Amino acid sequence: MPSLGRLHLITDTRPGCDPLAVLRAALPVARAELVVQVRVTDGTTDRQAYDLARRVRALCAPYGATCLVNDRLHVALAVHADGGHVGADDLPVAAARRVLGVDAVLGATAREPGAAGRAVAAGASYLGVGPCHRTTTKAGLPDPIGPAGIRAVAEAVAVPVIAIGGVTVATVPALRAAGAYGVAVVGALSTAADPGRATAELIAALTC
Ligand SMILES: Cc1ncc(COP(=O)(O)OP(=O)(O)O)c(N)n1
Ligand SMILES: Cc1nc(C(=O)O)sc1CCOP(=O)(O)O
Ligand SMILES: [Mg+2]
Repeated sequence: MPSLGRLHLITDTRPGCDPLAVLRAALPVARAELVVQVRVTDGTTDRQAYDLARRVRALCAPYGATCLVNDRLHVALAVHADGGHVGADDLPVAAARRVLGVDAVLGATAREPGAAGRAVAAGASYLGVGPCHRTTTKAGLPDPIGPAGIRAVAEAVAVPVIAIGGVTVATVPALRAAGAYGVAVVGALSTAADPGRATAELIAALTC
């Protein structure tokens, strides 16, 4: 399995957003360091999710970027994505691993060391850990865990920890110092005035 990219771009499909435009700006900058997670709103049909994921995968391929699908693993399989990401309301990690197969990239959400260890034992190849900071992108999240929460998980597992939730270029150094391998962002790229430049800044902060 190739090494995991450090910058995870999660598609922003809220009204008024153009996730493919953001992706087109990010790809030439981040290239194989980019992991794109296709995440759609609950009201999105499977057909719409499939169409988006198929386009994302096609855009990623020439750059060696990784394409994952959030929650809907049948869509991941249908578009030949590199893998998927699951959380507490999705298929259990072991079931997701059976669906995707041994070679797939499989991310799992874990907010504390106990859950992190169980997810890795069940077959997760990386962990999404957060929310690190306050975010307006997703409602209903627990309180932020900050760099200390990232450190607690990173010290407990041997797979890459991807910090998520309110991540900006300014917060990357402290998250890396706490043991994060990479970060996952929605707003830091989808609301950027210049997503290509924002990608370059995040990549510089993640690879220096
Ligand atoms: C990298 C990464 N980390 C965490 C999540 C959150 O997944 P989940 O808890 O299943 O919530 P939804 O994204 O499905 O609303 C993620 N998507 N990516
Ligand atoms: C989809 C998601 N999951 C989170 C979690 O903590 O599980 S935080 C989050 C949204 C991240 O968006 P932004 O980068 O704009 O804060
Ligand atoms: Mg989920």
